[in-house]
Amino acid sequence: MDFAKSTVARISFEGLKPEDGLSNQRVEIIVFLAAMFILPFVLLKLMRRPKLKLPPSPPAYPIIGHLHLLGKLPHHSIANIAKTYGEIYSLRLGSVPAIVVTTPEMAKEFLLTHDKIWASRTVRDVSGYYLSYNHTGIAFAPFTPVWRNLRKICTSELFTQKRMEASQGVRDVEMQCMIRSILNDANQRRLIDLKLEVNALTANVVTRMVLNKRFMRCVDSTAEEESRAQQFKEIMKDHFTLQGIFMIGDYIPWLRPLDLGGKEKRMKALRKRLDAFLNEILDDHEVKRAKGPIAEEDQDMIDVLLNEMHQQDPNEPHKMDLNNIKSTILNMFAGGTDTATITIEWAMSELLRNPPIMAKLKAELDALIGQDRRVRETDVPNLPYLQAITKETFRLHPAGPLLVPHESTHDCEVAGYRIPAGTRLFVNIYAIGRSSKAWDRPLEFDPERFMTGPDASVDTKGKHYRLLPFGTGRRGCPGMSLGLLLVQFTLAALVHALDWSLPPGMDPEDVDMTEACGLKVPREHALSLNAKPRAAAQFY
Ligand code: HEM
Repeated sequence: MDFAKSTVARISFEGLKPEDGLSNQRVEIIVFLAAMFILPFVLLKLMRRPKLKLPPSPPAYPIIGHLHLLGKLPHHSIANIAKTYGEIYSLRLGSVPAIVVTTPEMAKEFLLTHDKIWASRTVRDVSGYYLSYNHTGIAFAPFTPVWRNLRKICTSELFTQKRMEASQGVRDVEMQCMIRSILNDANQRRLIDLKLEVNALTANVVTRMVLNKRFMRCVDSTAEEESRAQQFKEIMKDHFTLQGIFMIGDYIPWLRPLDLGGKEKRMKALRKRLDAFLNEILDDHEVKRAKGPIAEEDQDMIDVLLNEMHQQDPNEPHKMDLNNIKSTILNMFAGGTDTATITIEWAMSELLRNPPIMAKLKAELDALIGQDRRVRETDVPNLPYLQAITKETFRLHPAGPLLVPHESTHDCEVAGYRIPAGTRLFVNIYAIGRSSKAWDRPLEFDPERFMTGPDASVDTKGKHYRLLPFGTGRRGCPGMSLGLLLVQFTLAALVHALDWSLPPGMDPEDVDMTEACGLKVPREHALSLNAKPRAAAQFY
């Protein structure tokens, strides 16, 4: 080897005098000896370090792993498994590794201490591919710069206090529509299907905020508007059904080509209808944009997202595109309407099962508002018992009992275990809400707990790991303020304007509380009720 030409030689010899070379050599020898001394200690320490393992796990079957343990209501089944395997345990769902946590302390470890590692989502599920534009929308996108950008736009542009205040009129008008529609049925002595009514309200509020259109209860609409509304209702019904459906191919990928039950085929067909529908909406918005700048107060969420897309730096490597926008629109519909409707339905079920609580809420509303005007959104902060009822509903009936599953991007050490990258995380907020370690008399619906005593300071905003209906941290719900307001305002209006009762022959303890299955957990059976107008009903 020609030593003088080697890199090491160049570093050592170039520009140095002979005596510098000597002192350099001495330094190298000292470094070498020191390394020889230290290296064995480092190696020994590494070898002595306990090898971390996965959290405990129930016995698994080949191929399916623990899939058979999930049952019809996974949040119940995995809460039961926790009784044997503790607050953190691992599962293998087919080929998908998963971790389940069921205490506030563990929720904090994952969603606060190690939040960044667990802020991603899976990109393997078939429904996310077809129905969420290959996981490009805010709710199902993995933890990438594009998602971070979408999230930033959401918090700094879409869900600001200013925008919430500007859309107050929309919610007020829609609330009046809902109460009038209920009165219409009540006057004809028809039972009220609460879900139908509330769903029309929440869907109209969200679609008006997202794309400045209402699709439900279109009384004075043209034939074209009516047909679009009908199309929207059908598409969203299929979307909600198929998005939450269990797909065996998500867990055992070699079964995917068989498309058992033809679900993938249905998703493919729905994707086409969805795309055509969303393209029409986006085209309308582009035509409006082309006519000139739109005043800030007149911009809906799609206008804001299109502005952001058109104003991007062309050299930006992680640009937002039309798929990100379409997918995010769908996420807003799915995230915003169902969740609030489910919560309101559960709250009303509890109020009908507990007449003294209903009476106390009515008294609070009458004391603040009286019977000679309608409820306003701005009344909500002055109704502490209403807020306590909402918290108690979220505690016992979280709309998303396992949040939206997170996924890890790196290996993570938690509670003495080592969990590999690519693991799915289920935080069982349903089990936390019903845990006797976290709550006194956990199965009792008792809003008083949030009025006085140690739980009075607990809120739902993500700082109290005992109560996380909106999740928390990087992936926490960006629509929390809107969701909370929708639930509280609607409950207030329903109870203030109407007297509710169960159908003849049914007692409070007969109210069926069976849950339906899915990622979100609504009532299994419709809540059909009698309603009679109170004096304030005339103001709607
Ligand atoms: C009572 C009403 C609501 C409840 C209970 C609720 C609950 C949740 C939960 C549990 C998550 C998942 C958090 C996690 O993965 O850690 C979530 C995410 C999300 N929610 Fe909500 N939500 C509600 C209302 C809304 C509304 C009104 C909107 C918008 C119109 C909305 C939009 C979203 C979006 C876009 C995400 C995904 C965020 C992300 O992955 O970065 N939600 N919500």
